[in-house]
Amino acid sequence: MSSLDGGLDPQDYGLWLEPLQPKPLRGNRLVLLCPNQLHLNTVQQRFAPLLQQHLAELHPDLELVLESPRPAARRASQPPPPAAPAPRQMELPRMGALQMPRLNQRYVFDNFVAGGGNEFAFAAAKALAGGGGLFSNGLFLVSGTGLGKSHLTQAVGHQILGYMPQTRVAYLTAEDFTNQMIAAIRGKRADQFKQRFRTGCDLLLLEEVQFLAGKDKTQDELVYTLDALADAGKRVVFTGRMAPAQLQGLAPALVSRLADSVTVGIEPPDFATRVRILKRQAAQEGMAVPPEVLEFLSQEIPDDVRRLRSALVGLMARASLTGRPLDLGLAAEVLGQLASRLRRVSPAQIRDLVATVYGMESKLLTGKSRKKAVVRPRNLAMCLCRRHTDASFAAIGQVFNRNHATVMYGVDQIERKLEIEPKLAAELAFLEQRLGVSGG
Ligand SMILES: Nc1ncnc2c1ncn2[C@@H]1O[C@H](COP(=O)(O)OP(=O)(O)OP(=O)(O)O)[C@@H](O)[C@H]1O
Repeated sequence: MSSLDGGLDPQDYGLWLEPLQPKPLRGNRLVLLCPNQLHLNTVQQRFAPLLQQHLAELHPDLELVLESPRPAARRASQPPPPAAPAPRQMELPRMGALQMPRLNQRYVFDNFVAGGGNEFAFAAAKALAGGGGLFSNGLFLVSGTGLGKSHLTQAVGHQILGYMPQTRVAYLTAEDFTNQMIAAIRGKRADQFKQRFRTGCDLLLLEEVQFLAGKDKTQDELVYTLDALADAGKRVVFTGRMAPAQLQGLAPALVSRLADSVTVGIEPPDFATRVRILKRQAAQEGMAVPPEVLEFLSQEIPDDVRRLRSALVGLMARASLTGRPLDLGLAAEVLGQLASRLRRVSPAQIRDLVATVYGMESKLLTGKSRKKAVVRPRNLAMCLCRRHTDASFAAIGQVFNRNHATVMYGVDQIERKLEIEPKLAAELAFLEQRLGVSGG
């Protein structure tokens, strides 16, 4: 487990991964024991793919299983249960098992709270799944991070599988599609790959289409695939950070196929909807959370449902592990650090500091230059604004003289490259240190 430390937010590592206890190996099953059910749910939702990937790299032959402790022993006066209870465990899908779509069981329509900001997307996804009212076989969901694109996409898959279990569903990201295509070509299985998507699939759920930018061969293959699916009347859901026409680096042929779908944006949910999301979550975890705490969290975290939900999970865990009451005091304490950090620097300060560090004038960052030597610091600065201020993409855009979609794209470019370019990560860390916001 310690080999994961350093790659993760230290708070996340300490709170969620450090407490996991490996049990003695049973065959090829590596069982990690979580302290309680709440912990299990969180690790399953947030960290399972990372753990799986890590294990697959170190020990590809091992299967990962997460467990929480067995229910507490009954009192002597109670009759024994009919059979020894099976440990409550969630089997994780094996790496590389591609036959069944790997859908998150929680991502169903019933668990999605529809309201101001996401109502239309919810209705459109339901219409596509239910087969009526969308007037198209394709849906393209567009939003920033953590607003429900994956949830709604997978809900379409669940619903269709619910009434047509034989449906062949392909659920994957554009990156997976690209990697699978490359592997198939290398392994001389290109025809198999083509058939799998063109004729072997009834429902295609393709996430993060922006990844295809500049990947001409993959785009060509996807165009053929989409034509074959359209001819056969199959349904398709795409997700992306921007609408098809705004995505840079896509061939006109692909943009035109994507634009055949109904494009729907998901905006951050309004305050009342955020409170309802938290209320539902608390009820599902069986925790009584005072309304003022739910309102406080909803006020503090307005534009990312993933962060909103994980703040509540963090609070519930802290209360249940420390025995402290789950009240406004605890909530303010947990969020206080974050909030003060968010308000300490402004986008303009970040822009000017980055310009100074790179030895250029700020107006170069706000100007038209597309030279690499300017684009990189500009994107880094926009990424820092996103991470360390609460400014929206549009507000950051004003500071850099760019529109909201360009900022989104620039930030996305950096976030993607960070994982594969240690030099870039070091540059970002250095800038954070200069800004006085490192460690968060
Ligand atoms: N309206 C909602 N009701 C309930 N849960 C929601 C809602 N919107 C988002 N969520 C939850 O927020 C989390 C993030 O959602 P999801 O992963 O679908 O976002 P996303 O837009 O795909 O993000 P990303 O672009 O970062 O992949 C999930 O746990 C999801 O269930």
